[in-house]
Amino acid sequence: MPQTPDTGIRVRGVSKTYGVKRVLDDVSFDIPAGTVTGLLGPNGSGKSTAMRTMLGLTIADAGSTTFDGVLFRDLAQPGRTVGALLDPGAHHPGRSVEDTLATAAILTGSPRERVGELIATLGLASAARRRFGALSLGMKQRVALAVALVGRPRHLILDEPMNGLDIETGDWLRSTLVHHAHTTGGCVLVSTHLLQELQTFADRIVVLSEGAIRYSGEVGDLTAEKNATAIAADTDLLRRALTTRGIPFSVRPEDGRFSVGIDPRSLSEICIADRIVLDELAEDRESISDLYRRLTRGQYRVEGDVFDPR
Ligand SMILES: Nc1ncnc2c1ncn2[C@@H]1O[C@H](COP(=O)(O)OP(=O)(O)OP(=O)(O)O)[C@@H](O)[C@H]1O
Repeated sequence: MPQTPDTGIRVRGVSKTYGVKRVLDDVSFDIPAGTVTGLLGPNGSGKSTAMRTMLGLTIADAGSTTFDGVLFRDLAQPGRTVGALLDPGAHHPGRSVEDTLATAAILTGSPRERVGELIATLGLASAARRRFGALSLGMKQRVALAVALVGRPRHLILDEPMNGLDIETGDWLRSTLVHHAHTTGGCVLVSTHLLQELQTFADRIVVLSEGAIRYSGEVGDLTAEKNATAIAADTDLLRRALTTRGIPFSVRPEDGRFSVGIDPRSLSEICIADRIVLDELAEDRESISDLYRRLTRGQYRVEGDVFDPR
């Protein structure tokens, strides 16, 4: 898809603090026109807050988001420009599915026929007259998706849209999102915890941890990433050299082997500059899951045995 400077979604320098907690720290990333971008991060890393600030639902302390060069608040037809699914439960529990969609159609200036169309496409016919509050999680998710799609928006921002969907509906959603982005030039941003799944349909990935961007780029580049593994004669020296340069790394406790987020040549250059002796230096092509774990390590990590009878 041809790019011009003002197409796509651009998030620039967004920060948000709640009390003393910095939830987003100078977050910047692009969703180029015609791409699906996955937003990944552990629980509480700031994904939903980032999406909410993009839409002006949470006011950021600093920074901005533009849609084809325009701030959300300045969009002439916001409902036609950006469709969002943030909280699938956030619809009136007493309203029927049909009325929920009809209200969304009015708010986005969409024709009434769009409601019937979405009810059919999303398999909601048997639930059309049921109260939203009485639906199962998966059916609520389908309704929330229909609401996001009602205005035929150019861009989509979807917070964990696969949650609760059955396999067939999940497949339909993935192919619909890819088709939309690749054929219309719109942008799709999807947050999920399903890393392997994202690898099958996203063009780009943004990794958030503790409110900061740890990676932003093509899915292909991520899987092809070449990292270095090394064993240093003096572990503390290498640890210090990497820490002061802000280079992510982990150390295997059993043998002190470093896994470093740069290629072997760059690591070798650092070691020469800092006069660090290496006993071993090798290339380690890591999987997307390994990289993700390394980038987000430490934030709300779960460990230990909760069934320990002690
Ligand atoms: N309105 C709020 N007031 C205070 N703290 C908030 C508020 N909204 C979010 N937070 C905090 O901001 C941090 C990020 O939350 P957020 O919901 O954005 O994370 P997330 O990555 O979407 O998490 P999850 O994967 O669990 O949905 C959390 O520590 C959360 O408690």
